[in-house]
Amino acid sequence: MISLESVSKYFGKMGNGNVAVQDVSLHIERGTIHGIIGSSGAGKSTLLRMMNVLERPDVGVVTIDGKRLTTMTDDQLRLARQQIGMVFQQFNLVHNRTVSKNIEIPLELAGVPKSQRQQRVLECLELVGLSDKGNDYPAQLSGGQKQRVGIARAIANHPHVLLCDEPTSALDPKTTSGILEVLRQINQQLGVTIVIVTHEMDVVRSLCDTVSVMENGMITESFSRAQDGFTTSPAYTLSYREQLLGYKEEN
Ligand SMILES: Nc1ncnc2c1ncn2[C@@H]1O[C@H](COP(=O)(O)OP(=O)(O)OP(=O)(O)O)[C@@H](O)[C@H]1O
Repeated sequence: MISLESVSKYFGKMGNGNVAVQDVSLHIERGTIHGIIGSSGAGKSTLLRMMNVLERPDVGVVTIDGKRLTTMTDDQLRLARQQIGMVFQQFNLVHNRTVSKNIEIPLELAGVPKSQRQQRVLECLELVGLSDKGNDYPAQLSGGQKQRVGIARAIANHPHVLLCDEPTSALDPKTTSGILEVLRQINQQLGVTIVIVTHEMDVVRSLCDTVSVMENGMITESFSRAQDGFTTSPAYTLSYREQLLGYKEEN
């Protein structure tokens, strides 16, 4: 479904030690939720943004749904990105447009006729539990509600893939669990493949089927819920491996 083959990204001159992502290969199965976790500066966001070529890899190949994004022209990429929604930490809403008008933006860009746009906006509002907020402006909403609008906008064009960059990092734990529930629902009901960058182990444990741990621009470890199981130990002093697999292995 999503395939990265030996992708690297350098900022500034190549080979001067300023590598953000180095020689990463990753395959994410259709319909799964994949987490990318790691400390600040590990390269998580850069890796995510290479999946829809918002960051163009300096080296390597990105394929989604069998389409090779890395060799596409800008016009081809714009079309391909309609199948890849994106959710941001700071929501990135347009403040002088209502909630409904925010959700309508990707539909306008995709050339969907106005009558169909309104119907789709209502569906998306319902999906994220904001049916009564369509006429509000972003400033009238809580953080969790703003992120629900961000998610509604990201799924408006029926994408196959949803890329989420720290979607809950600006939110408190209770609001976070509501947002994770919305993402889970989108995955289970609509079959959307989700990739989520986070530094919160609880997000991985509650949501993800598989997870990659990043360090210094590389994937250092990978885990799968089916094979490894994830524990619920909130022992934040432990390594990612210890947090996910528990003490058992160590003792
Ligand atoms: N546009 C850019 N120009 C220069 N360097 C960049 C740029 N974007 C990222 N970097 C560098 O690349 C490395 C990886 O950054 P990235 O944002 O991908 O990490 P991250 O794991 O997502 O970190 P965080 O959790 O803090 O967001 C960092 O050293 C960062 O400073």
